[in-house]
Amino acid sequence: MKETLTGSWRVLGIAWKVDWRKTVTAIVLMMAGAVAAPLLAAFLGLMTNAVVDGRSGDAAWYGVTVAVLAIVTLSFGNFAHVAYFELAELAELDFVEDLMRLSNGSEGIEHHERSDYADMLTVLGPESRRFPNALQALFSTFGLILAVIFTAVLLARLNPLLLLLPVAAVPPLLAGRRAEKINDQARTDTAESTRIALNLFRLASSARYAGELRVFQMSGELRRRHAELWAATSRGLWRAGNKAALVRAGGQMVFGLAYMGAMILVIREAITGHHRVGDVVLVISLATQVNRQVAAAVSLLSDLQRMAGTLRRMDTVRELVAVSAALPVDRTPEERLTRGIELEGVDFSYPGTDTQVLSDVSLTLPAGATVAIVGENGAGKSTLVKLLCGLYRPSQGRILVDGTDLRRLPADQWRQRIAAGFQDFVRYELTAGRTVGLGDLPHLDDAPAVTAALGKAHADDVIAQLESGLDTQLGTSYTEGAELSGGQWQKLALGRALMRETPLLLVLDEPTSALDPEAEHHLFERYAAQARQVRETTGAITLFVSHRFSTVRMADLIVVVKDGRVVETGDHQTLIQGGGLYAELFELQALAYK
Ligand SMILES: Nc1ncnc2c1ncn2[C@@H]1O[C@H](COP(=O)(O)OP(=O)(O)OP(=O)(O)O)[C@@H](O)[C@H]1O
Repeated sequence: MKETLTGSWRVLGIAWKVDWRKTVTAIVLMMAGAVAAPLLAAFLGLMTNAVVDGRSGDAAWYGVTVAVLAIVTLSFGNFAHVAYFELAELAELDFVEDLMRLSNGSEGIEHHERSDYADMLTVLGPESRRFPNALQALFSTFGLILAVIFTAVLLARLNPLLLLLPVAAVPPLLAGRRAEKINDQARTDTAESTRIALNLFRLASSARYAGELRVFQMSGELRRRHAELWAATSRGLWRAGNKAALVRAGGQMVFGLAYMGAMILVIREAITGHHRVGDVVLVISLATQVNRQVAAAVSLLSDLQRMAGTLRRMDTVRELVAVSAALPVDRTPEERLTRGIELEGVDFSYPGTDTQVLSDVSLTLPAGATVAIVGENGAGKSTLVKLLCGLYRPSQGRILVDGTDLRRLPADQWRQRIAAGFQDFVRYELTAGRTVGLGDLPHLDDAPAVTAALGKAHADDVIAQLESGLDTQLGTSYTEGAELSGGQWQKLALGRALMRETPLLLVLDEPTSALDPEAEHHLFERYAAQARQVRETTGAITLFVSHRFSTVRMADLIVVVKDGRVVETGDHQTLIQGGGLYAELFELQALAYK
């Protein structure tokens, strides 16, 4: 009950924050509409007695009042609906934005590894659309409380025993609460199968994967798995739904018996002359209303309880996303690097796993150097890059930027000084210019800056082939959108990575894997030359991951990673002379190209 109450209070707070005037209007209208119903019953009783007594003037006035109250009962709810519906839309937007902020605006990305986080999101997405129900429930509850008080007073005046009628409304309420708990648990229990089924649906309906799915003839298998998971979800929800319905019916039965008792009591008292006909009409009318009030309360309570559950899940998401600061965040990145970046005894395991992906990595990336990381698939190269970008924190050890622990730099300020091109880059379906300009948001629409970045990335040819150049809309989501090849998308992503002009760290994690080796070689040749030129001004470190040794050999420093450990460091010449893993891998690739 406490959760429902605090949840309701928070829903009210959200509505107030969104638009307090509309909140007040909706509450007043709902309360007026709700109070009009028991008043209508009272005037109906008075009118009946006036008719029986032959007081035609009074009867007419009571009749007019009954009509006005009927109009108020029927119409005020509709006006309130207009007010809270708009509120609900705004509240939903507020909620969804909060969710997006939590999911993508947080410091690290550890939470994306957690299945419990993914399950929460699966439930929260659709639940955010229940704001209209929650607000309607909340505002109706205010009206309902008033209506119940009025009804109780009217009943007590006739016979205090009739007060048992509203009391009998408690079991259905409790049953309704229990039923909603059963449904809520079922939603949590089925979240994983729902999430996987939704992923399979996305896989099966995405244009990007259509070719591979056809070749491997996976469509039937995907459908089978999707159907199996969906059936499991439906079975879980259906069973819970049935159980909840039985619990609710039990509660309603108690009220039904009380309703019957009240009727018998009043009719007997009318027959023995203790009450008048108008009183019987009043009780019949009020009892029907109490019945409706009970049904409404059960559904209102379940809506409020459901929204309280949604807000609780949101709090859990907030906790999962929060990174507890081990050190005070009290430094800012320097304008230029003088010493460089040092890793001291860094260990790392991905959240929720026991496997150590990086072990005791100690390394110095000197300011101004071009550094290549090489190693076999799964060696830990990308993980190292992600740690340097501050996307994850080391489990042990530390990363120092010019002697300052990376954890002491505000994440957003550090990212501002990073430029990056990732292996799994995003295909932003914007205009070609903006797809590149995104790399430095203040210069999103700065055509000369975008053109310069494209030049550095050797990607001018992609733009030249597009009908409207930088203004060409990209992506198949748009009717007129141009679709690019994998390599063309990658070139634009590389241009995006080169938008920031004064980064302290430029990370290129296989951003050229879709380019041919020669193109990659030329690109890095140019890039390394440029990096050497600008190193004097910012001391920027260029860090790249590549499997192509023709590119790697150009680096000032080559770091060889094996099974999460740094096994060799040095320049090409030193490593070849050392005759270790690097020399072996280099030889293998050279042989393959002969
Ligand atoms: N998000 C993740 N959650 C759990 N384990 C992960 C995750 N990403 C990578 N790993 C594991 O960490 C190890 C290192 O992965 P990483 O991507 O750093 O390798 P890599 O050297 O960049 O490989 P590649 O050359 O194939 O890109 C692998 O064993 C991989 O299975």
